[in-house]
Amino acid sequence: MIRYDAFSLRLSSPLGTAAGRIEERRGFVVRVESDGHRGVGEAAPLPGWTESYDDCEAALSGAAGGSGVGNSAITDPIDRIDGTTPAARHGVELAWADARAQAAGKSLAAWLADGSPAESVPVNATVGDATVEATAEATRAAVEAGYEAVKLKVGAREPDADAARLRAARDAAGDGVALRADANGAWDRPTAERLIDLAADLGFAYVEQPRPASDLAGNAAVRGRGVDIAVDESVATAGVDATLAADAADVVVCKPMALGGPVRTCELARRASARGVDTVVTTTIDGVVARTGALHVAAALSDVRACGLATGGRLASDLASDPAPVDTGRMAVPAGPGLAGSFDPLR
Ligand SMILES: O=C(O)CCC(=O)c1ccccc1C(=O)O
Ligand SMILES: [Mg+2]
Repeated sequence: MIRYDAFSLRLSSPLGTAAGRIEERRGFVVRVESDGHRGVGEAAPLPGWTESYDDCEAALSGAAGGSGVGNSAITDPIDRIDGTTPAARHGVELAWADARAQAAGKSLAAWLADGSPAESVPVNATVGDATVEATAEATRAAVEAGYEAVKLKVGAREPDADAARLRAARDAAGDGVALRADANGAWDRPTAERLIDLAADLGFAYVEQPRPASDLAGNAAVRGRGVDIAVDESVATAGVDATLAADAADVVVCKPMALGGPVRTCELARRASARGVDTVVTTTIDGVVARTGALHVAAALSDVRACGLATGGRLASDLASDPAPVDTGRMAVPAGPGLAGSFDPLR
């Protein structure tokens, strides 16, 4: 049995990026029943990253029409959703994995992990595009709240302005904090080189997607300048294998919503680890079901750096109460079976 119900969540704190402002998230809560266990998932398409809302709904409708979710293997319904609709696949795969982990009496993280999962995951604060002063203020507030990693969205304004923001963030954060800058593919080669060199001087931990997603060689070419390069859009569009083959990154950013689900994300992240490439797991500013799923994925993996999961605070309202609020820059993984959120009233 698969059911899906539409939702729409407004952001109280919209996220400004080089690729536009995210102000609202629409999607579907997905419910499956497998061997008497009720699993919950979430399909929240984000155009530019996944299929459109309409294509997501069509894929869910196709999956729901079939015979039901299998028991020990990913069967029919999930397989009927192809790689062109990763958010729909994520919703069904997450719900199925939640039910199977419950059946195994394990947390989703333990069910996904090779060995013992982490009990908590360090997370970064996310600072959207903003003025120099507002960037410094948001960075200071994040450090005061206990975050040891802060990611700045860059690439939406002139390079000089972003350069001033990088400096202001380092001044506000002090030395011990891991700073990151995410250009969402907006920079041309000279701008990328200039701002990457500045980020290296300022001791940033990495620069994310400096060059466009499809330009794997362009991202590879700006590695080795004294700061790590992470890719995100490249992983979502070209795939992990092509990214690794092109030596395009020191770090791969994995968004379960854009990669088609928690199981698939773990497989891809392990392939990166095997090549010595670290992983960061992030949301696409998801509701609580997908956010909690991404937390379990992060906890199941080794070689993860602070993850981009601290995004629930941007939502004006959520699908259900949060089983894993951020505390002092970390999120504790709920320990009960499956996703382990009561997610009242969703289950
Ligand atoms: O990684 C984070 O800190 C939060 C997630 C985030 O930045 C994001 C959210 C939605 C869409 C794209 C992105 C991105 O990392 O580029
Ligand atoms: Mg990114």
